[in-house]
Amino acid sequence: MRIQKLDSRSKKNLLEDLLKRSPNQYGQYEEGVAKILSRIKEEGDNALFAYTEEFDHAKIDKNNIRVTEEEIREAYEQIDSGLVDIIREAMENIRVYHEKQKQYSWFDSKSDGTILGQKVTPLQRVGVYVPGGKAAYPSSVLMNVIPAKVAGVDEIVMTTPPGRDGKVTPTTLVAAHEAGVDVIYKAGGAQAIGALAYGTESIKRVDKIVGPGNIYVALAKKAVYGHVSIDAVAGPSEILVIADETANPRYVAADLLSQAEHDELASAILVTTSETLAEKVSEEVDRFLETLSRSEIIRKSLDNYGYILVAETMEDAIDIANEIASEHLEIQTKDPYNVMTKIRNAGAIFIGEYASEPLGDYFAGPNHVLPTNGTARFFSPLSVDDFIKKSSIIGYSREALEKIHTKIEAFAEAEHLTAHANSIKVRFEEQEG
Ligand SMILES: NC(=O)c1ccc[n+]([C@@H]2O[C@H](COP(=O)([O-])OP(=O)(O)OC[C@H]3O[C@@H](n4cnc5c(N)ncnc54)[C@H](O)[C@@H]3O)[C@@H](O)[C@H]2O)c1
Ligand SMILES: N[C@H](CO)Cc1c[nH]c[nH+]1
Ligand SMILES: [Zn+2]
Repeated sequence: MRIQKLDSRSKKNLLEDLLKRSPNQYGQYEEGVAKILSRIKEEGDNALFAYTEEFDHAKIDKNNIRVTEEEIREAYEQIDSGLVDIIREAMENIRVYHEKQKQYSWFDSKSDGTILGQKVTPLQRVGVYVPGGKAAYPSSVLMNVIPAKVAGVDEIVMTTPPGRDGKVTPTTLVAAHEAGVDVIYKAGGAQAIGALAYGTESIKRVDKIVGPGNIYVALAKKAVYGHVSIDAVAGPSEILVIADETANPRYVAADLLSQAEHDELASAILVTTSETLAEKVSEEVDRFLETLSRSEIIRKSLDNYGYILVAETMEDAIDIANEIASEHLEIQTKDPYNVMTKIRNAGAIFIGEYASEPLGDYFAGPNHVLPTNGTARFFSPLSVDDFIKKSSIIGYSREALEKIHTKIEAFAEAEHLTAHANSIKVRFEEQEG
């Protein structure tokens, strides 16, 4: 990996490079995605099946688009029962963490009969996109579905791309069944997002689409926003490690590579105050690359978006981390909790050398669907909040309204909205008349 001093020039280059990963930069894909979406809107299933054949090389039609109970049974037979137990344990950790996010309706009442409150209602029908192009993501099934379940969503439908044989990876099916998905459709990419947003003969439209995916998925979600709601756009994975001379270079290298293997567009950045660590991490990266199965993807991702930056001070390292606002931020320094208090922008913060990023991807409990591309400046991890909506409650008695009615009338008249003023006035005209 390239090692550079963190100065204003390298910082500018890095930020410009990272910007290239933004879905907003992908003009060349945008047109294709728009075409896919418009064909899905107009032609429904026919377009969906044609695109599945073109991009996933799978023959899908109305008779096999929906995963059957038989396919789920087969999936259980194909995977190790030990893995089912691991999925169940991970699910429990994720459930317990997300239960703490649950919000409840509340009502405040006063003796004059005023009741103000907030009613929390789960969304009715949610579509979960589970990526499945370059890798299968049963862990993403759990991360999307469990918060929806905790929120109390009525119906959860899932789409994921089929393999060339028209089947979905067994582990993904088992995770979906364990988590309680209601229906699973074999559809991927922008065409699946279009089907969830507009509906087709086979797929009923949903109220919200959540879940990560590649550039086609991310752009499609952005484009259908408004027809349906979406969660934050979670794109190609990112990791930024802040480390000092106390960090273990082997651990740091391994963690950087863990995210680079997701995608050629993934980014892996180390910012360190130690030149020695920088050198050692670079060597460890090369050593690991000899053995890792996805080295081709990793090399491309590191060539494009892999950086080792040597900062003069920890404050400089923290500043650049805040500016990049990485999806994952690891802190491997002698006082990681102190550094953590100075972090403003990051999707998930991993503290200390034993909180390696994949712990969060699979098992610890917090959600791994996180804001990418600097959007951690204003977006949060996927959570139970994504699956609820709130309604305000206002209840007033005559006594309560009488105390303030002239103030509302005056306010409405100041806006020249006399019908508003009248709707208050009319309730008191007998007494005053
Ligand atoms: N941020 C997160 O929480 C998170 C979690 C898991 C995965 N990810 C990211 O999700 C992404 C998964 O990507 P993936 O590709 O493996 O799976 P994917 O399911 O997102 O994409 C595969 C689909 O892309 C479509 N596609 C492929 N080539 C196309 C083309 N030329 N034109 C139009 N459509 C095309 C196909 O329809 C295919 O079904 C990776 O970038 C990974 O880093 C992010
Ligand atoms: N690191 C990914 C989010 O960027 C999530 C994931 C799933 N499986 C492995 N990793
Ligand atoms: Zn990962």
